[in-house]
Amino acid sequence: MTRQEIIHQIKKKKSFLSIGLDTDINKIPKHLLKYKDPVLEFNKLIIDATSDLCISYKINTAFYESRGLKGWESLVNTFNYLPKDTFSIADAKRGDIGNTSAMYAEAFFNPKSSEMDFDSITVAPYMGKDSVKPFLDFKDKWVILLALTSNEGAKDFQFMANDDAYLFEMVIKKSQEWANPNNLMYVVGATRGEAFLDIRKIAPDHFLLVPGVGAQGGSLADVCKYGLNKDCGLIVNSSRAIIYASNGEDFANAAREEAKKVQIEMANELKAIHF
Ligand SMILES: O=c1ccn([C@@H]2O[C@H](COP(=O)(O)O)[C@@H](O)[C@H]2O)c(=O)[nH]1
Repeated sequence: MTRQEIIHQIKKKKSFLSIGLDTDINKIPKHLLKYKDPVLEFNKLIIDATSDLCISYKINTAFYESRGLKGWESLVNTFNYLPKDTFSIADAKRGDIGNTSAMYAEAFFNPKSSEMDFDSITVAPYMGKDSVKPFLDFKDKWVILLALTSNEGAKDFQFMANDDAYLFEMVIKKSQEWANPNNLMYVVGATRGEAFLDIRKIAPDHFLLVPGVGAQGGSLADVCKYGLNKDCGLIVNSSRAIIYASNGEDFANAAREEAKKVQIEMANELKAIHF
């Protein structure tokens, strides 16, 4: 999906919400366990109930990989159920020496090898240019580079500094030598509201993938105040707060209600940039 298509979907749906399909088989409603693939069944019902309210689905691959072959099947079948007008994110946090990264890229970007054709993948920047480039070599695909993450441990390395900049700022500046706002986004946690101001000084045009609203308590209002740009420039993800809004038979409706609340807040924020 191109940048223009993402912007078009944001305008059409008045939403920049990504719903995280972090589907844990131990947390889904018990009545689904009778199905051959309970995780797939859960995901399908969540997707059916929410696809008009969000522009993206983020699949955190850990929840699938942890279940071995069955989990991988749920992953492939969930990917193939995603509506084509939504931006698909493989939240796999990959990155390795070049030839290995190339294999990771095949796994998520080449449907002939893997039956999956995600629009984007999250990548860890630690190993540098040659670890990121194999993902960028795929036409019309996006790398979403970890920059300033939402977790407590972000402080351990990401706020280390030299005289000029924090490490996460160096990641943002350096990576702009490898790619551009049409194929590169950054992960910035919603728990870092105030940091968006400085990040926008060095990445004014890039889309930011923002996890951390909902269960982690990040503020959507702060993220918007400091992070919105003229093209919106934000894809804000919420996983647990939406998909586990209820653990009863009404779970899909409850997920819709939660997603609707976020979408209404987003529609309001979008008025500020005349979307
Ligand atoms: O900095 C980061 C990077 C990734 N994540 C991922 O986003 C979702 C958040 O889930 P919630 O349930 O909405 O908290 C999850 O897949 C994380 O692995 C993040 O939270 N922070």
